[in-house]
Formats: sequence, C-alpha cells, structure tokens
Amino acid sequence: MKVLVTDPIADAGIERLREAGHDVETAYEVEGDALHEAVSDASALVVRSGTQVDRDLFEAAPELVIVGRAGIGVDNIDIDAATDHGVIVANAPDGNVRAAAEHTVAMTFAIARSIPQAHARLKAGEWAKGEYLGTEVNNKTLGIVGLGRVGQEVAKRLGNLGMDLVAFDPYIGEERAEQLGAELADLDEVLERADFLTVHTPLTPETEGLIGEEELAQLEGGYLINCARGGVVDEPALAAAVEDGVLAGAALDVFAEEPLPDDSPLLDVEDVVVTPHLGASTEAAQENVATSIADQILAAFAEEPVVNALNAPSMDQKAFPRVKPYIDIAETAGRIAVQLFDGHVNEIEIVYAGDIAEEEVDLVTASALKGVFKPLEWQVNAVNAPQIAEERGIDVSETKRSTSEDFQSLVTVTVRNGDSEMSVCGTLFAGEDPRIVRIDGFRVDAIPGGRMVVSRNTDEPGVIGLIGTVMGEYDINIAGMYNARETFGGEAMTVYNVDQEVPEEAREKLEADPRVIATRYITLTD
Ligand SMILES: NC(=O)C1=CN([C@@H]2O[C@H](COP(=O)(O)OP(=O)(O)OC[C@H]3O[C@@H](n4cnc5c(N)ncnc54)[C@H](O)[C@@H]3O)[C@@H](O)[C@H]2O)C=CC1
Ligand SMILES: O=C(O)C(=O)COP(=O)(O)O
Repeated sequence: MKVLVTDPIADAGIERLREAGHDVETAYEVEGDALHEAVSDASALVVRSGTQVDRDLFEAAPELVIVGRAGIGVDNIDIDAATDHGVIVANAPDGNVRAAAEHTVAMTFAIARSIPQAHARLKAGEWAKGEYLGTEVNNKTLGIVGLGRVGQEVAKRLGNLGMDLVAFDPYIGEERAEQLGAELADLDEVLERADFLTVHTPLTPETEGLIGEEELAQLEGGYLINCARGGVVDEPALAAAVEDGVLAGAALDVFAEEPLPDDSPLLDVEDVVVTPHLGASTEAAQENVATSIADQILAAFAEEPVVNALNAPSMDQKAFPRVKPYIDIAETAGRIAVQLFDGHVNEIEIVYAGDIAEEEVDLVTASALKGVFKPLEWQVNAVNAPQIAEERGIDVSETKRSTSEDFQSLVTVTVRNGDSEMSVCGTLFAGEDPRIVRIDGFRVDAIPGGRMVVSRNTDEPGVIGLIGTVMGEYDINIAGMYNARETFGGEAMTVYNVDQEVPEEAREKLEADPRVIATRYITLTD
C-alpha cells in the first residue's frame, strides 16, 4: 500500500512502514493540485502541523484508509470530512508531551531572563549586562489555561521550581488538579492572579481567541507563554499589549499563520520571544510520534483497532483477539437482517449475550451497522456507520446480557420499523467458525458467506424437492442447506448456500407454488 508523508517525520517511522512491505513516498511542502495528485493513490497519509488536510483532499484520495498525525494537535485536519469519507484520523497523543512541556519551561525562562535578547546583543559585540534585570519564577504564580497532558507536565516542572499554580480548565476534576498542587479557578481569577500565564488548550472553535485584548489587560504586568496554538491568543492584541507595556513580555512557539509572515507585528516587539513551532522538535519526541503513527497505520491496514483513532471506535489491543471474530459475524448478521427485511429501517438493536457481553463492543456495534448499511451506502465502514445512523435518524441501541441460552456468546442484530422487525443471531462454533443460528426466531445452523437463499415454506413433503428442481432448472448449484421448522406441519425456513446468483424469475417461479411463502436471495459477496 502507498503511504504518503507530507511533513518530515523520524526515519524510524518510515522504516517501520517499509519493513512491513509498504511503499512510503515523501512529498514535503506540496499543496493544491500537486498534493491532490500525490494523495490520489495513497492508502495512508502522514502529516504534522504543516499540511492542511481539508475536505477537498479527502475528495481527491479515494483509497485513503487513515490519516496519521505524527503529533497531538489535529486542528489542521477536517475530522468531519474524514468521517464522511470513512477515513480514520489518528494522532500520537503521548510522544511529544514532555518535549512540549520542556519547551514551555525553556520559553518561560527565556522571557523571565531576556535570554534571546541578551544573546543577540552579545553576539553583536555588546556587553549589555546593566540592561537586563530579570524576574525569578520562584514564588511567582503560574496561571495554566488547559490542564491536560502538556499542561500537567508543565505544572509538575514549574511547580517544582517554586511556582504557585492556578489553573483554568472546565473539563478537569478537582482531585487531579489537587494532586498536581494546582488550584482550579475561573479564567478571570487565573488572569488576575497569574504572573506568568501559559496556554495549553487545543485550538477549537471554543478556544479560538480565548485570550484577547480584555484578557491580556487582566494579566497586567505579567508574561504570556503560548506553546499550544496560535489562534488561541489574539496576536495583534498581544503585540500591542507588550509594546505598550501592559504585559512584561511574551514567548510564542505557535502562530495563527505558519510559517509566521515576515510582516507580523509580533516580530517588531523586543519583548516578544519567538521560536518556529519547535515544541515537539526533539529526537525522542519525533521518534515516539513517528513510530506510534506507523504502528497505527499498520493496524488500520490489518483492520485492527487503531489505538488513538479520533473518529472511530477503538479498543484495547489485548482484548482485540477475543472480539475480532464477532466483528465479522456482527457485520454478516446485519447484512442478512437488512436483506431479509421489508421496508425502511428506523431502528437497529444489537444484543450481546454470554462472554462477548463482558467485552468492549463499540467496534462490533459499528461493524453491525456497517453490515446493515452496506446495501444502502456506497462507502460505508466502521468509521462512518455510526454517523450515517445518526444522520438518517436511525435509533441504535446496544444491550448486554450475561447469559446466552445454549451458546457461549451470541450477537443478535435486529432491524426494525414499528412492529415489523427482522433479527439474525450469529455465534462462533469451535473458536472461530461463524454460524447464523437464528433468523427471525427460527433456529437454523447456516454457514454464512457468498450467495444464499432463505425460503419460508409450509412444512410438508416435496417442498425441498421443488426448490432443488427449480434451482437446477436455472443452473444454480446448491452447496449447502439447513432446514428448520417451527412445529411439525407448520411453517419452515430453509437456508441454502448457492454457487450462482438467483434470478428474479427463479424466485417468482418458486413463490408461484402455494407451499412457498416467500424466498429471498441474499448476497454476502462484496
Ligand atoms: N508547540 C508544539 O509543538 C506542541 C503543541 N501542542 C499543542 O498543545 C495542545 C494541548 O495538548 P495536550 O495537553 O496533549 O492536549 P489535552 O487534550 O491532553 O489537553 C488539553 C486540555 O485543554 C482543556 N481545554 C479544552 N478546551 C478548553 C477551554 N475552552 N478552556 C480551558 N481549557 C480547555 C481540556 O480540558 C484539556 O484538559 C495540543 O492540542 C496542541 O495544539 C502539543 C504538542 C506540541
Ligand atoms: O503535536 C503537536 O500538536 C504540535 O504542535 C507539534 O507540531 P509539529 O509536529 O512539530 O508540526
């Protein structure tokens, strides 16, 4: 498979993909048509913050299975568009956290002691010792906006250097903050109390412009550090606040537009220290994120769970082998149920019984939905199936029961519209041998696969013979068969595995016989 890498990543990640037999192509700093051309036959795309992965790109990439972000922030990726196209988006949320936290600490000292400014003067031949009187971080208050992974690592480091910590993060528990020695407060209070304010939120519609002119005024006399995302802080307002002495200084690693344009007002302000988005640029961090993304791409290619998928159900790698066979049987049950159902589906229920009910089943449920939608949607997979259900107003419910009658585990997929429903139960025999064991309440023992015919007929002599004869007339070979009946002489269901497609005419001929109540031709071929 082709893996396209459009931002530089560590060789270790590229090697891991090549060793697995994939073709890795790099195309740095390409955009527009050239990028679309490069991605047109790619099965995976690897990016950092330098590539805009927008809806047009997904349109241009019909083979794409996964976009791997070798890093944390995914604000450059249109995740909704990825989901619409059934493409997994995964990031590497752990690998560069310490690098980003260390850079934040470095930037804090850089502005507190004017290191870049003094360095530049000395390199230019000036011994400006008398002009720099720095600020100690010891005994000062650090305000942290966003106490997630990076924010917490910063809290530990700067807390150990004698800073008091006060944090604003509406989505973090008091207890966790307390463990870190940080006090939680609202944004106003954090701004009023902080001597140094550091930002560690992702860039989202909610955080865009979070720190504007008013907030900077509240931080009066303090320093601002932003190693998160440019758009979180209003840049013109920040440049003005430092220039006018409202703030003592600012240190920025990230910018609303990257690369930072030459005419940015930030570049003209002496006490604004800048680095070109270097937070994650350490050897260790780059190796971590590149190998993590390579592993996730390999998992996606193998249809295994992608551990840090942001738009697809994921699961613990250790549990996956136990759940994997049910992923297939659930899809099959969904496909059969929808093909046997008359009418419009507005409800789908998946019931897990027995051992499988103990497991994480998000992937199995998504797979059952994929099966139900398969005949309806062109490109449906476990990534976009839950969204398709939501968009179409189809209710999806999941039930777990600890007992499962005669089976170790049973997965039942029911499609429904009001009182009318069709349910299909699947299980595994002897480990991994898939079986359909109930269709619409009939106990069957059908091996799912290929082409099948499901017939409902009266339980009387000669019916199976009739079906065999009609199939023969149309040159349809019966490869397997299972007959089930409700009661002696009542209604029976027969499931046939057939080698050829069954034409409508053959079905009509069968249904013309009064003993045949209904027949359905089902295909499980792709
Ligand atoms: N400069 C660089 O090279 C790097 C930058 N980053 C940036 O740092 C960001 C944070 O990374 P992590 O800590 O790993 O993410 P995270 O998801 O672990 O933490 C983000 C925190 O922000 C909080 N948050 C979200 N919206 C908020 C709001 N409106 N107000 C206050 N808090 C809010 C969340 O509750 C969460 O605790 C990334 O999204 C990325 O943009 C990350 C790595 C390197
Ligand atoms: O991981 C992140 O969010 C970062 O900002 C790092 O960005 P980069 O991979 O260096 O372009």
